[in-house]
Amino acid sequence: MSQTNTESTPVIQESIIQAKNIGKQYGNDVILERVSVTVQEGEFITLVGASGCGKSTFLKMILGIEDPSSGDLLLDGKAIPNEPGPDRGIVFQQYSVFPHMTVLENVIAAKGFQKSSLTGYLFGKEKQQAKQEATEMLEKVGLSHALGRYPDELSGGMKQRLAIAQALICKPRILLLDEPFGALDPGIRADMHALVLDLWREHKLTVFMVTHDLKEGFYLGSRLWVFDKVRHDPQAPNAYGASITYDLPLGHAPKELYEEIDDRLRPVDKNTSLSTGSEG
Ligand SMILES: Nc1ncnc2c1ncn2[C@@H]1O[C@H](COP(=O)(O)OP(=O)(O)OP(=O)(O)O)[C@@H](O)[C@H]1O
Repeated sequence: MSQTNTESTPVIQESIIQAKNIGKQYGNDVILERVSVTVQEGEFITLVGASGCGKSTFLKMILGIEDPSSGDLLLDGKAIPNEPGPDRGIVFQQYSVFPHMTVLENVIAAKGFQKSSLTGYLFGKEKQQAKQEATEMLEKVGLSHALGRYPDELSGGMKQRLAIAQALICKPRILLLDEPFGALDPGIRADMHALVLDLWREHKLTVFMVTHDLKEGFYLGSRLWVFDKVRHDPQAPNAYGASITYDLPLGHAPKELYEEIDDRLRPVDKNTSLSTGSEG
């Protein structure tokens, strides 16, 4: 006779990123303070907040090109290495592709820099394999028709697709997106939203995405963070930094919350989108 085990074993989910009371200062300017969060693998975090409040700085700390001034930032429970690694890929708003290389060469080079960080060159079998992987990745991001084109022959949306392919060819676990669609037209942005959501699901990525568009943040994220200052000193505007003032699981977030956050962001950041609803 079979017996059912009614006692459930607790599943301890390892966090991929943990910030323990971190702060960041440049000289006397306090940018971030008291940031404490835990992120599980597979979350899609969107980061919003006023211009200059430290969102990009937070991404740079995860990438490993900036250190926290205080507190601990952990990747898989260990201090984040203070250099970028293949487990973390980034896409910026400004197109960051090599202008003298074709689309295909750009992605092969990104793979090459992962394998051989000095020259980026690959040879023989490795190069053949990289070419095949790059071709497949470019197909996934919808650029298979443009393998031989140079970046200045591409539209803004195509350049961002290329930058995403470059980031993903190294098979990162974490994808950092710093306002990647800020310069794109609304129609193209909608296509890019669909692409990013597909890639997030297919590659089981953990995504951190900075956006100035609250609507985009609500639509794409599984969780949304609002960066804002809790403490202000009018005599010394840089004496205190921003913290995460809202940490919302999305999907079931009520409309009132959207409006509340929109109201908070509006006076300081006029670029923030003011409309509600979802977008495909
Ligand atoms: N290397 C640096 N040295 C000194 N100050 C810096 C440095 N990098 C960033 N800052 C300052 O830190 C603050 C936060 O910058 P950050 O780019 O993180 O803001 P942000 O929230 O991403 O802004 P935006 O939304 O406009 O991109 C800004 O005041 C910026 O001038």
